[in-house]
Amino acid sequence: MPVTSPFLVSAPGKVILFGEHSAVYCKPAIAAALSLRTYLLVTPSQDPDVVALEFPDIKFSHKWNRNDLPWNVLNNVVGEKPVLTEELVPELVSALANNLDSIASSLHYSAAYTFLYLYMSLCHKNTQGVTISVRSTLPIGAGLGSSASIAVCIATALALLGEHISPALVRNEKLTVETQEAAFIENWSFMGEKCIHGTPSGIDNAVATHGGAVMFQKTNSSLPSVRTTMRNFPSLKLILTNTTQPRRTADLVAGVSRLNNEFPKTTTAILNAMESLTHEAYNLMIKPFDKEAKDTLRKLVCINHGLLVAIGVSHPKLEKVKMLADEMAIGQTKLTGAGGGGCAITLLNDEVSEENIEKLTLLYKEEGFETYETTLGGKGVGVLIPEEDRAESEIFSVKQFLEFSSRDQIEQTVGVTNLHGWRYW
Ligand SMILES: Nc1ncnc2c1ncn2[C@@H]1O[C@H](COP(=O)(O)OP(=O)(O)O)[C@@H](O)[C@H]1O
Ligand SMILES: C[C@@](O)(CCOP(=O)(O)O)CC(=O)O
Ligand SMILES: [Mg+2]
Repeated sequence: MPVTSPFLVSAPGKVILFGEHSAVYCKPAIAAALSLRTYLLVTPSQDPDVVALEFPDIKFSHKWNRNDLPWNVLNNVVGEKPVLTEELVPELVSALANNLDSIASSLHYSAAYTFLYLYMSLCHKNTQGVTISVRSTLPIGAGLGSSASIAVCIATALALLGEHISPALVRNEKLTVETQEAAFIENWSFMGEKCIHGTPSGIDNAVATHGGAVMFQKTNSSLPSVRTTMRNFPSLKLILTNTTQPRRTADLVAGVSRLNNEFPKTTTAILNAMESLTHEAYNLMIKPFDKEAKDTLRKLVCINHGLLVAIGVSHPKLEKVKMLADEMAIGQTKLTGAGGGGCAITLLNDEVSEENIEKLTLLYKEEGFETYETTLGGKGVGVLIPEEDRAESEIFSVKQFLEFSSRDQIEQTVGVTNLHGWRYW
C-alpha cells in the first residue's frame, strides 16, 4: 500500500492475573487488556529507499537502506510471500545479524531485530520507505506486556504496508477487528514476541490484538493456542504498582527453564499447581461475582504469588510491595508478568477506604515505586488515519509525536478516545 498520508496504530498492554510463566509450559493463564497503550505512527520517508525507526522511549533511532537488507536469503529459503513458521527462520535470523551489528545495547537490539524480522517477512524489496515512530504510555520491561504491544503495532503496520490485510477490514463499523485480519496480526506479532524473548506463550500478543480479557492456553503440538474470551470479566478493584526495577522477560523465562532442567519433578508440580489455581479463578470469574468469590480470588492471588516466588521470579522490591500491602491488610498482592522487578498487582478488599489506598500509594512513592490508575478489559489493536479534510500539519507532525513529554500528553493527544481529526480506517 503506498503511504501518502500518515497512519497511526495502537495496541494495549496487559495484566496477567493468573498463570504467568506456567503459560510458557502450556498451562492456562488469565489476562486482561490495560488502558495503557503503545502508539505507532507510520509516515512516508523523504528518501523512498530508507526505512527508519524512531523509538524515543528507549532512546533509539536507526535507519537502513532497504536495498541492503537480505532479500535474497529470504526469497531462497521462504519465497516471496509471508510464510508462518513454528520457529524463527534460522537463515533469516543469521542474515539479519549483519544489519544489526552496529547496535550494542540489548534493549535496542531486540527492538530493531523484531522490527527487521517482521519487515522482511511482511514487506518486500519494493515497499516504499517509511519512518516508524513509537511512543508508549506503558512502562517498558515492567511486566505489562510492552513487548507484545509494540509487536502487535509493528505487525499491523507492516501487514498493511505489505497489503496482507486490508485497511477497510482492520475495523468494521462496530470497531471490532475482523477475525481473519486479527488472526494474521496475532500470529505475526507472536513471531515478534519470539524475537524479543525466545519462547513466549502468546498470551500477551493475543490480548494486545483482541483486547478484552481471556483465558489463554498454548498447545505443545502444532495445534493453535486456545483463547477463551471472558465476556463478563468482573470489574476488579486493584492497585498496579511498578517497582521500577528493570528486568528482561527473556532472562526470567530462561531462569525458569534452567530450574525446570535442574528440578524437573518439583518445577512440574509447581506449574501444575498454577494450572489448577488458574482453573479455579476462571470458574469464579465467569459466575456472579459475589463477596465470597472475591475473597476466594484474593486467596488464589496469594497462592499464585507464593508459587512464583518458588520458581525464583520475585525480587526484594516486589516483596516490599507485598509486605506494605500485607501490613495494612488492604488486599492480596502478586507480581504480574515475568517478575524479577517490574510490576505487582494488589487486589483490594471490598471495604478498603480511599484514605487507606492513598496511604499505601504514598508509602509506595516513598520507596520510589510508581502506581498507575488503569482500567482492564479495553480495546485491542486499532488503526487510525487523518480525516480527509485534515492536512498532516493540522493534526500533529512526527516531530510533535516524538516530543510529547509525558504519558498524559500522549494519552490526551493520541489516546484512542481523545484523538480528534482522525477516524478509524
Ligand atoms: N515503546 C517502545 N519502544 C521501543 N521498544 C519497545 C517499546 N516497548 C517495548 N519495547 C521492546 O520490548 C522490550 C521489553 O520487553 P519485555 O522484556 O518482554 O518486557 P515487557 O513486555 O514486560 O515490557 C524492550 O527491550 C524493547 O525491545
Ligand atoms: C512470563 C510470561 O508468562 C509473561 C511475560 O510478560 P511480560 O513480558 O513480563 O510483560 C511469558 C509469556 O507468557 O510469554
Ligand atoms: Mg514482554
